[in-house]
Amino acid sequence: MIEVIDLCKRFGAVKAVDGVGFTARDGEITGLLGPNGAGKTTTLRMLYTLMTPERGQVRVDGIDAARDPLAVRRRLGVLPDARGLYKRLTARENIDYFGRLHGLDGAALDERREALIATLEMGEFAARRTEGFSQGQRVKTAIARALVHDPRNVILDEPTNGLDVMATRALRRFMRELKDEGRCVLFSSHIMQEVAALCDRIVVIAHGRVVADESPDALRAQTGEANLEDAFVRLIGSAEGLAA
Ligand SMILES: Nc1ncnc2c1ncn2[C@@H]1O[C@H](COP(=O)(O)OP(=O)(O)OP(=O)(O)O)[C@@H](O)[C@H]1O
Repeated sequence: MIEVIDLCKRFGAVKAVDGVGFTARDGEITGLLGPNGAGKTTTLRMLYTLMTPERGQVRVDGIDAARDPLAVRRRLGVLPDARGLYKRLTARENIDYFGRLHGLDGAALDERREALIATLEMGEFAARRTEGFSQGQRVKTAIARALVHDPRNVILDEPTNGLDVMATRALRRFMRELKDEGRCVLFSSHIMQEVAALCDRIVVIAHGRVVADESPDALRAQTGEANLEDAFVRLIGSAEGLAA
């Protein structure tokens, strides 16, 4: 479980995150939805301890990220916005490198790596250096690397960015599997349809603030709109973020 309480972060005059709070529960997919520049990536960066909040608190499985960032990192699997693969290493080597950083080796690492390669259908390219990988191949490798230590909580920053329809569908299936395993899955997106298709809970963020935090059905009911698309437009005050 990930709990975020009153997070704030400024960059000069820009209030990127201005009092964001929400809870992402185990066995659920929570979507952080907002238009470009809303503050999603900045929120997630504070969550996975890459950036220090000016104010507020992050708790992962009850552990305060400011007090024990290492314990929090062990409980998190993160797909960051910059996928950040080592291009001279193969996909397998990228996964192994992270596995070793988490203290895995030998048969345990082999088993976990190969299970992820099978689930994410990476067999065809797992032995290739990641330099020159397509977007989909890069995302899959980065996700496998993020999950090698079997974390209970999974954070994905715009995971389907740049993926084609087939790759997007495969990734959505994979996220549902993570949820069915009882994990807490939190992902960001600026595409309303994507969030509506996947999420148990939608946290809508605009101008650094949470403007709604509901189930898709409750969001429709709350805004009095027949469909989510209209509800989203009303909440953020523009049609930005609606997929074509
Ligand atoms: N390192 C930084 N330095 C200065 N400004 C920043 C920095 N990071 C983010 N910002 C600003 O903070 C605001 C929120 O940015 P953020 O990247 O969190 O938005 P986002 O919701 O993830 O957007 P997108 O969907 O475009 O990725 C924007 O106005 C952005 O320009």
